[in-house]
Amino acid sequence: MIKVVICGAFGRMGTTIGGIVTKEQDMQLVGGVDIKEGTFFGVPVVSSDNLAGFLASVKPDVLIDFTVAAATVVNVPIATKAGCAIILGTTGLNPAERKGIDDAIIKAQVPAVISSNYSIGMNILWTLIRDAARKLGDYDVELTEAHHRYKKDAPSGTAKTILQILQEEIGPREEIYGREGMKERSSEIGVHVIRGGDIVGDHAVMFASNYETVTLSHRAYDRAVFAEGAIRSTRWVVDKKPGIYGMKDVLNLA
Ligand SMILES: NC(=O)C1=CN([C@@H]2O[C@H](COP(=O)(O)OP(=O)(O)OC[C@H]3O[C@@H](n4cnc5c(N)ncnc54)[C@H](OP(=O)(O)O)[C@@H]3O)[C@@H](O)[C@H]2O)C=CC1
Ligand SMILES: O=C(O)C1=N[C@H](C(=O)O)C[C@H](O)C1
Repeated sequence: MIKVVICGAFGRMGTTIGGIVTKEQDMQLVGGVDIKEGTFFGVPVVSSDNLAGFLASVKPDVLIDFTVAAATVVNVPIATKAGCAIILGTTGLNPAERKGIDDAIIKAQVPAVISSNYSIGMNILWTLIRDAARKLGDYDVELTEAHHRYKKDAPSGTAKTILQILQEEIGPREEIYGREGMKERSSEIGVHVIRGGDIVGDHAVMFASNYETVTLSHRAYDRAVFAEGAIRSTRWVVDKKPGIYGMKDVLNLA
């Protein structure tokens, strides 16, 4: 039985993942972490202050984190010290925060999967974008993403991963975040962010030349798609050697 604790228990992703974990035959939801303490799916939810003691008592195999950067940098190192494998989905970490997380995972010698997007489709799209960028590197490139009104970080973690792929293949190019006023387009990547309503997650990359455009896009219809990917990663990570893995390892896309 894989014992799971979910960080961000009362959040959109936390509740979606919690609901799935409780239905999996080989998994046991043993607790949650959030700002307010309480219960979810009949198990205790503790705050960061009580996390170390809680982990020592329930001894989970995996901690799944979908919160905010400020919470991740506190909770994940506590969990790695307790020997938990980590599934990290939180986006919006700055480079120093991300390095702190990587260091904690390596120091504690635990396995971890870190991905800005746990959907299978997006992980496939990343490989298609890389291939298209290699072949259409002289086209103009524009990236758009749209999410629900409550999303705090912008651009999305997924958009940042796409930018990294584009920079690796056709960069270095200046990234222009929105446009206004008088300026001719040059060799750049345009990045455009929409926030509104309950949009689950849309991303598109357009390669444009004089006579054609090629657009590679992905639309998530339900958070279950990310949750299912996190569950798949949880099952995958438990018997892995210490180290930092991505969804491409889980899906064997490397
Ligand atoms: N990698 C992927 O595939 C995906 C990643 N994400 C990312 O996951 C993260 C969460 O998204 P979402 O579920 O929509 O966000 P929510 O705001 O719905 O959930 C986050 C939860 O974490 C809680 N929280 C805040 N601070 C702490 C803390 N110190 N300790 C424990 N819990 C805390 C929040 O409480 P409160 O509301 O009171 O602040 C909230 O309940 C985001 O970074 C998002 O970008 C989302 C979907 C897919
Ligand atoms: O906050 C969200 O909702 C999402 N966040 C992730 C991101 O920032 O890329 C993944 C997905 O797009 C949903």
